[in-house]
Amino acid sequence: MQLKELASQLLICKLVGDETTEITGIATDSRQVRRGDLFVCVLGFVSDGHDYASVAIGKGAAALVTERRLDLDIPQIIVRDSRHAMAVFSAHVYQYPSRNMKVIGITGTNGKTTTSYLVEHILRDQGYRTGLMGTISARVGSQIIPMERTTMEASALQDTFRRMADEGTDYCIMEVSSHALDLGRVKGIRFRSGVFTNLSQDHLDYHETMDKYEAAKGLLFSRLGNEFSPLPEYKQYAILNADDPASERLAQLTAAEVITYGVKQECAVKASHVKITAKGTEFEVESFAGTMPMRMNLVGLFNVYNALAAVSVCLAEGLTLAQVRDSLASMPGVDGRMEVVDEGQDFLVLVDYAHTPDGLSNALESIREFAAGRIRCVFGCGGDRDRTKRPLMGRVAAALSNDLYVTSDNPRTEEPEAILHDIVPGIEEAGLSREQYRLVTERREAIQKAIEEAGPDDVVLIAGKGHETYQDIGGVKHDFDDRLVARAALRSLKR
Ligand SMILES: CC(=O)N[C@H]1[C@@H](OP(=O)(O)OP(=O)(O)OC[C@H]2O[C@@H](n3ccc(=O)[nH]c3=O)[C@H](O)[C@@H]2O)O[C@H](CO)[C@@H](O)[C@@H]1O[C@H](C)C(=O)N[C@@H](C)C(=O)N[C@H](CCC(=O)O)C(=O)O
Ligand SMILES: Nc1ncnc2c1ncn2[C@@H]1O[C@H](COP(=O)(O)OP(=O)(O)OP(=O)(O)O)[C@@H](O)[C@H]1O
Ligand SMILES: N[C@H](CCC[C@H](N)C(=O)O)C(=O)O
Ligand SMILES: [Mg+2]
Repeated sequence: MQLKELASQLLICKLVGDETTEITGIATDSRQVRRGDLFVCVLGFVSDGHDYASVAIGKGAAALVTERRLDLDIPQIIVRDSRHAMAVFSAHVYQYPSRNMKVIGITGTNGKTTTSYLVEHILRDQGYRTGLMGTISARVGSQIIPMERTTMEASALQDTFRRMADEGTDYCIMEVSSHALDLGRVKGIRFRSGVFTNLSQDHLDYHETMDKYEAAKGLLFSRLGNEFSPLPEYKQYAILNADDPASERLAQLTAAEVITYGVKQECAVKASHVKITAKGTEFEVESFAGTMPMRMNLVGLFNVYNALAAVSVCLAEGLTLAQVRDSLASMPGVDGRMEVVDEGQDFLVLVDYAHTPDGLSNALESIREFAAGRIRCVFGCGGDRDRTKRPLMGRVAAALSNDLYVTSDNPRTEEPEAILHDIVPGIEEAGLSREQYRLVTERREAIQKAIEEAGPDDVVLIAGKGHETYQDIGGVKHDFDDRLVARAALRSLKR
């Protein structure tokens, strides 16, 4: 595609240099530039992409998008907002691939990955071709692409959608992070449905206030349904958690048809008679499409919410409750989400990805429903992330467990001990004295201790890292997998 064709997608921009230059792709990270790419210079929070233009040219970039003219011998499109331009140009270069499939976007503080896996599992069971994008990985056909972050930059996103479209994908189910919404990574994507799981504290390092955090989430819904269509394939749905107060405000923002789900409030897809065990959940779904008892292997009330969100998405796609029920029953569980580590021991070891106060509270509350012995919680808080959530996680963990092993969870560039000390005030606020909890900086050691000290019928919850396979210390990722470490600790007990 010629540069001038791209430039014509914006009313206000200036093209300098050879306007017939051919562009074959788009990149915004100099380390990922391929020959023929248009390199988009973004002014970031840490560095300025304009400073990497020469590196990008060295790697074969054919032209640049800039916010100011650079003194370099290469064609440039000078724009007001290069993040916006990146979204517009990427959609155009990759020929609007989200129009070739139905994109289900899932946002919310907790439950996005789980809900996306549930939706994908149910739709795939019906014979649809599905693609997935989120925290754990992206899946295009049978190819699995590891993910650095939950939602990619616009250029990578559109490229991935293109590949999905070429594979004949019917549905792409994607997690949409608040950062992505705020930074315009998902501008230009046509969503079929937007799903809201819940809103609680996280990421205040980035959004600063809960209002701004909610406003970022709201962008998914304010863009939905603005055009009505008589064709079923162009209808759009906002699927909202009726039991979360933010949903009422999100409903105000959207022009799409709203489908509410929940357990407490009146809503369109409601679960009742909920039964939670260590093996799974049972509940009855009452909906506009009928009533049906369901069961699944996923543990905890919060997973009933995730299931209801998935049921709502699938009912909007015309599936019957019976089809959804059968697929839910065969859902195996999600990597690193309440994942059981079993070496034949007489207590339960669970690895979970709870890394927010609400996530941790939900995970522990669920365990309390079935734990016969003591609840031992191994957890920490990420470095270079929302510091205000640290004491809150401490308080929740102290209130809902019997024994605490406070440890490291990706300290990144922060001092690991300092993070642990930020958690302590919350623990003490919950009434625990210094003798009643342990600070164990080394995560391996914390897991080992919790497992060694566990008695029959106890539950050891190892929270925060879930599927992650590394521990980021000082910006260096060391191999670390809670499941493998727990397994090794369990085996060491037998010797
Ligand atoms: C706040 C945020 O999302 N920041 C992301 C963003 O950074 P930024 O725009 O400030 O960019 P920067 O690092 O200052 O660099 C400026 C520009 O120079 C470019 N650059 C930079 C270095 C280089 O060698 N070459 C180069 O071209 C960068 O690609 C960028 O375009 O763009 C960078 C490049 O793509 C990302 O690495 C960076 O992710 C940071 C590290 C991050 O941790 N983001 C997290 C918070 C995040 O996005 N999380 C969400 C939510 C997770 C959840 O739901 O829990 C997610 O979607 O994953
Ligand atoms: N609906 C929910 N409500 C509250 N907590 C939940 C919910 N679903 C999952 N959790 C908790 O949050 C953890 C993370 O779940 P999941 O990975 O599905 O969320 P996510 O929104 O994708 O997280 P991230 O923002 O890190 O990608 C789980 O391990 C569980 O402890
Ligand atoms: N998507 C979340 C993951 C946090 C996981 C936890 N292990 C940590 O590193 O803080 C984030 O980027 O805040
Ligand atoms: Mg996720």
